[in-house]
Amino acid sequence: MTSDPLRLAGAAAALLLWLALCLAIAWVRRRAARAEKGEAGALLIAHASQTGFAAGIAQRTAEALRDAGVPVRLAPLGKVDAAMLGESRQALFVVSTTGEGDAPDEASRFVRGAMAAPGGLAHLDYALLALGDRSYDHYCGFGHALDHWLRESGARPATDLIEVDNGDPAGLRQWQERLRLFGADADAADWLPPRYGAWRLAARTHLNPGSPGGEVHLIRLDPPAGEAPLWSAGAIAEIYPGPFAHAAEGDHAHRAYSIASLPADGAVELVVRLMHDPEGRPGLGSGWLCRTALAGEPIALRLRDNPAFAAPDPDRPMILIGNGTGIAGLRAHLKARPFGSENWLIFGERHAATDSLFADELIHWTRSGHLARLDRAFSRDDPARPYVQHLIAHRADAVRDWVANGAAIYVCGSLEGMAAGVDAALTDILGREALETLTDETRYRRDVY
Ligand SMILES: Cc1cc2nc3c(=O)[nH]c(=O)nc-3n(C[C@H](O)[C@H](O)[C@H](O)COP(=O)(O)O)c2cc1C
Repeated sequence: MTSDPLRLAGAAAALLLWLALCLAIAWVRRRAARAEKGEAGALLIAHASQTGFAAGIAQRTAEALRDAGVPVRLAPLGKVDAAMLGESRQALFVVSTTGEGDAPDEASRFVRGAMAAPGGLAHLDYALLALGDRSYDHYCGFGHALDHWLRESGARPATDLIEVDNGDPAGLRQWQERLRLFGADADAADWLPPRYGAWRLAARTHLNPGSPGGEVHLIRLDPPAGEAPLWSAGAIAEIYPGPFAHAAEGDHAHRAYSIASLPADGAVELVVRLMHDPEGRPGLGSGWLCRTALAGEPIALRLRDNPAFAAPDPDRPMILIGNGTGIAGLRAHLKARPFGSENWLIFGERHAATDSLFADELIHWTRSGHLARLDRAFSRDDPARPYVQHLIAHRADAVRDWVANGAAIYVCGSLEGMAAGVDAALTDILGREALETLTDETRYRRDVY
C-alpha cells in the first residue's frame, strides 16, 4: 500500500472515471435494449423474403445500424401490425417479389391486413429496398405495391425506392449509402456478397436415363479442402456457372439450387435438370453442372440459408409435396427429420419406369416407417394425367386429419402448374382462411421456382 497522497488521489480519480464509464455504458445499453423492445421507438426493419435473400440483406441492414448505436427492431413483414407501425417513427422495408409480381408468403398477413386500406402513417419516415429480377414481367412488383401503399397512407419516403436486379451489387451499395440517412456510419465498408468457395465436382449421376423429359442429374460437390461447412435443410447453394477463376468478376450471374443433402452426407448434393434455350443450347447454369464441368473441377459455390423454408418443429407431422427436381429440398428435410417423426411425401413426375427419382431411398424410408405415407403421381402413365394436386384432392380426409394434428405443409418444385395447383387443392380442402392461418404460423411453406 502506498501512503503517497498524490498517488492515492490519482488512484481514486481513475476508479471514479472507470465507474463513470461503466455507468455510461450500462445506460447506453439499457436505452438501446429498451428502444429495441419498442418502448422508445426503435427503428423498424421489416423484411419480406421468399428464398432468403431479402432476409439476409435486412439482417445486414440491422447490423450496420446497431454498429452505429441505432436501436433497431427486425421483423418479417407478416409480424408487423398497425400498433408496431404506430409506435415507429422510422422504418426500413427490404422486400422481394415472387410468383408473378406477388408478395412473399411471409408478408401475406400484412398484405391482407394492414395493406387492405390506407393507414394513418403521417408520423413515419421510411426507405424501401425492392429486390427483383428484370426478366420477370412485374419487376419488383411487390416493392412498388408496398411503396404505393405507404405513400397513400401518408408515410414520407426519406429517399426514392431502390431496385436491385438479381442481387446487383451496385443497387445494394446505393442502399447501404442511404442508410446514413438513418444514422449508419458513413465510412462503413461496402457489403460484399459472401465469397465463393472452391468446391469440387465429385460425381454426376444421371437419374432418369430413358426419360422423354429433360435429363436430371444428381450433382455431388465436395467441400473445399480442409473445410466442413454447415447448413440446414432448406438451404440454397448459389453457383457461379463457369470456371472458378472467373467467379469473382461474374458475381451477378449466379444460379440458385435447393440443396438435397445435409452436412452429415459430407457433400452438397443438387438435383439439376438440364435446360435448353430456344435455340437448343444447354442453359448456362444447368449446362455447366450437367455437361461442361469436368469431374474434379473446382466449382464456385456459396451457401445461403433460407429461413422461409427452414425445418418445422420436430414434433410436428410434416406433409412434403413436390414435383421433378423439387424432390431436392424435400429430400434434405426428410433426411433431417428425427427418428420417430411423422412424414408424408406426395411427389409427381412423368413416368414410373424412368422418373422415379430416389426410388430406393423412398422405399427404404417407407419400410422403416420414416415415411408414414408415400404417394406418387406419374402423369404420363395414366390417361387421367394425375398430378400431385389430384392426389391431394383424393386424400382430402387424410390431409385434414394431418393438419388437425398440427402438420406443417412444405411445397418444393415448379411454380407454374404445381405450386398454384397445390395451393388451389389445399384451399378447397382446408378453406382459404385456414390456409392463410397456416401461412401466418409458418406451417405452410414454399420453395418454388
Ligand atoms: C418463383 C419466382 C418468382 C419470381 N417472380 C418475380 C417477379 O414477378 N418480379 C420480380 O421482379 N422478381 C421476381 N423474382 C425474383 C426475386 O424477386 C429475386 O430473385 C429476389 O432477389 C429474391 O429475394 P428473396 O430470396 O428474398 O425472396 C422471382 C423469383 C422466383 C424464384
